[in-house]
Amino acid sequence: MDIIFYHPSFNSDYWINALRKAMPQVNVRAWTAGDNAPADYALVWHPPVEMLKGRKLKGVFALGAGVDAILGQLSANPGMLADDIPLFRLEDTGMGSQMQEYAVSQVLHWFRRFDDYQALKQQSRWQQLEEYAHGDFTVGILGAGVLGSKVAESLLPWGFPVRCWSRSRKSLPGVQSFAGPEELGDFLQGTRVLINLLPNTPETVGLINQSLLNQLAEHCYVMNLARGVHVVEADLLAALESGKVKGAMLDVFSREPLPADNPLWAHPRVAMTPHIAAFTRPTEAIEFISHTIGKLERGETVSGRVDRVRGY
Ligand SMILES: NC(=O)C1=CN([C@@H]2O[C@H](COP(=O)(O)OP(=O)(O)OC[C@H]3O[C@@H](n4cnc5c(N)ncnc54)[C@H](O)[C@@H]3O)[C@@H](O)[C@H]2O)C=CC1
Ligand SMILES: O=C(O)C(=O)CO
Repeated sequence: MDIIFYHPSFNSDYWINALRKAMPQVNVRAWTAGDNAPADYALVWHPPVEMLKGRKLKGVFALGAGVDAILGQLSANPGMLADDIPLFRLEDTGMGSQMQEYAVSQVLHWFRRFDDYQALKQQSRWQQLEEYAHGDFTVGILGAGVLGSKVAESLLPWGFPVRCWSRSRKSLPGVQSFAGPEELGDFLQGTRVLINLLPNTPETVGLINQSLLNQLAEHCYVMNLARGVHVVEADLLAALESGKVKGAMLDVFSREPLPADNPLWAHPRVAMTPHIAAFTRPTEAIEFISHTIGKLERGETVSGRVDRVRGY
């Protein structure tokens, strides 16, 4: 069996060696321009069109959780990947615990009013503020898939009411589940901290806009861990200005790197990180990929297959 590998920024030698160790019976090679030799599987992130075009592969693995970029490439380049070649993505592979750390630390930061105390410190003011109550700090998670469910689970032990919104109803112990567009309004009402973990699809682009923000609790907080295109930045800035949104923590942006003149940089109540909420971890990713390939080869059912029509 032959596997080709391409990632624009990962250390290919490291990955190839680790893949060979995990699957000693497989020939793994880094794909380079002009390589048209046959392969069974391709492991990719932002692959050049020519790497996949015309290949008869058994499967393609995206080296991340989100497949918006590769699906965008496929629709812009008809014939890049035949419709019957399955596309897989990474499910959790260590990203779940990274998302949990990110979300829990930031929710606690807001809940303990460290943002307010930081602002008081700037004015050299010693002032004790009233405590927030857990019951007034409902956390709502948009997208209750692999990562959203893990984030929901991690917030429960802290005593926050936790709810989620997804396409279909979920049964996560202790988490109130809302489903579909008809229940979005009820989900938003009373949500104090909104965490976004939706995939980027035509249905979710621009979802976090003025109308959605208006339905959240007063003095709410917004955390975007999914994709920048979900948030209408001008609407978020307006909601910050009006005080409806008290603070935002953003990991992803509609343009990355975020241009230097973007007003989010300078906003005192916006914190940000450069798309680092969850990294692809080689050991866990390779374990998932080798396990999935093993099952595919044995004709067994696997998870992680992307629905190319649905978009995630
Ligand atoms: N900032 C970062 O470093 C990272 C960001 N991500 C982002 O996180 C996203 C989520 O990842 P996973 O949890 O693995 O995805 P997933 O596919 O397991 O979960 C997606 C969830 O969104 C829901 N959903 C999708 N479309 C919907 C709609 N129209 N209405 C209501 N609910 C809808 C689904 O029902 C599901 O619950 C990825 O697509 C990626 O964009 C992933 C990894 C790292
Ligand atoms: O895996 C993903 O989708 C990511 O965004 C990683 O940065």
